[in-house]
Amino acid sequence: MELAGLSVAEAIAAEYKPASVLLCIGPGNNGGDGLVAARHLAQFGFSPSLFYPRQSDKYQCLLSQCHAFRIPLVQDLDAAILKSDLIVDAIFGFSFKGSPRAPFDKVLDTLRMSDKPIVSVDIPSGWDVENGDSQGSAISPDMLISLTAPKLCAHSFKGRFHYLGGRFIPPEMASELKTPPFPGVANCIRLT
Ligand SMILES: NC(=O)C1=CN([C@@H]2O[C@H](COP(=O)(O)OP(=O)(O)OC[C@H]3O[C@@H](n4cnc5c(N)ncnc54)[C@H](OP(=O)(O)O)[C@@H]3O)[C@@H](O)[C@H]2O)[C@H](O)CC1
Repeated sequence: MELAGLSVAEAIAAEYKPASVLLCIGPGNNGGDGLVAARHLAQFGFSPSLFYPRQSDKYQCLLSQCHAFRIPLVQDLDAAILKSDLIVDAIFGFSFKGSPRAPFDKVLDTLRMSDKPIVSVDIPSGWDVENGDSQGSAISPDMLISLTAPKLCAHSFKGRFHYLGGRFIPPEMASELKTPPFPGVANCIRLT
């Protein structure tokens, strides 16, 4: 969780100038990654805020850390999107199944209609982990940060930046990787 969230923040900092960033947080571990990323983005000079409609007891500690960094929770998604330069989609990862249930059905519709760049954590929310956006109704992110390894659905990704983050690569293997020299970016590599 911590390394995944840090690598999300590093990938964002590598490609976007510090700005106001709205993190949409889901109810599972993908949302946990987003809460960690929010804290690191605040340390990297961004102005994060959280839209967290179905809070999980499991991540109260991560939310408390965000409170400690004075990262505000917002209730009105439309108004928050208008005020933000960038949106992080940390709603669903690889356990998303079926059609989005309330309140996430409306959340995903709102994100899809937004003209702000979207960064998706691990999997664009609403996509099937293997078949991608099979219903053609989900979001099209500008950046995808695959965690640990790209999932099959990454073949359908058409955005500008694809990063591999949350590297759980044993040190003895890391030296075999031909990673681009990213000064200061320790936990993620740019794939495209
Ligand atoms: N698991 C790992 O090894 C790691 C995962 N990481 C990150 O976590 C996600 C996968 O996390 P997981 O909690 O398994 O799943 P999600 O966060 O994707 O979503 C689970 C919650 O979403 C709800 N859900 C599922 N489908 C729907 C739907 N159609 N509509 C509404 N809500 C939905 C689900 O609710 P249930 O009631 O069905 O349980 C869950 O609440 C992975 O992608 C990574 O981002 C870590 O990074 C590291 C290790």
